[in-house]
Amino acid sequence: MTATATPTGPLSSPTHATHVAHLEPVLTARHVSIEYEVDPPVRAVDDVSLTLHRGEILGLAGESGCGKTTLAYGLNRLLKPPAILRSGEVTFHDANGSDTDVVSLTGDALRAFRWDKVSMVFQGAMNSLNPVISVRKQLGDVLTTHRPQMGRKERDARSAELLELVGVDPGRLDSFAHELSGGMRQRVMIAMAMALNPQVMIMDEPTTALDVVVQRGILREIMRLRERFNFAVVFITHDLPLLLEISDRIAVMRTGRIVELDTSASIYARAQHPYTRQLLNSFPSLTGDRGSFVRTGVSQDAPDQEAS
Ligand SMILES: Nc1ncnc2c1ncn2[C@@H]1O[C@H](COP(=O)(O)OP(=O)(O)OP(=O)(O)O)[C@@H](O)[C@H]1O
Repeated sequence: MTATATPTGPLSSPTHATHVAHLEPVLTARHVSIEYEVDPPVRAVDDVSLTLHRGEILGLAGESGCGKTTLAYGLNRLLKPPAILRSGEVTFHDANGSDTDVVSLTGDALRAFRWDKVSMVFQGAMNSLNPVISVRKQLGDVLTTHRPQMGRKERDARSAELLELVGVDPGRLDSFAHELSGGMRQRVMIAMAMALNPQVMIMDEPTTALDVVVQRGILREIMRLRERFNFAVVFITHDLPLLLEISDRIAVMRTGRIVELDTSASIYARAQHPYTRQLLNSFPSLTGDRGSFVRTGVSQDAPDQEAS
């Protein structure tokens, strides 16, 4: 499979072209426009083209209301009325060599695609664990639905393994949401999203509601897991400095369009679009060792610091 050139539109540097030249695409969006059919209609995503590459972390930045979540839902076929995909193509390039036209998927094929190939950690996910069902049952349900051939023992073993992967003591399998801290709940949601070994994970503001120490622990975990399993991540947040730390590339979105798409290094060193520069300047400080803090993972804020 050959890498598709990033289409014209957003500002990019020559470094970006070199960076993506040899990468393999895993998800491609072409000219995607999404509207909310309200009166008057809201064009939340306007002619967006984007290529996500295998194993990369692509940050999607932009202020509240610019269309990040709507685009993410469009990529994963999660749009519900009044949202409608007006035009465009979304193609998933499976590691097995086949391409899937995501827009035309229906029924079982769509359900399988959603958690198996592309999974999502939703905005406010840590509050979306079912309060009356144990962690074991919630992880087990994903496996029962998508891997019906798995026996109970195997499901339990996989659930314990998943918790371990995200830094939660498997002893927590029988806990309920209210017995877990916010950070632990968020880690469980990430475990759920990883349950079927997806090739893409879309994370919508996964750490926004958490305090900085817990947030950092989770970000490092995501980066480690990505290294290990080579899934690609679309990481959505309004926090551009945070994206500079964790992303390989960043797409800056404004009023439904991607205005700049570049490597994090280029955006940090010489953002081209005035809006990107405005976003960078709207955060208090980009100096200090915040970047190396997450990337090196030297300081170990163990998940147990998040105990409830
Ligand atoms: N159900 C809806 N009906 C009408 N308009 C909507 C609906 N949901 C979102 N919108 C509009 O679509 C645009 C994009 O919203 P979206 O939630 O995708 O932005 P966002 O960048 O993810 O914002 P946030 O960070 O606040 O979640 C906004 O103008 C929003 O008001």
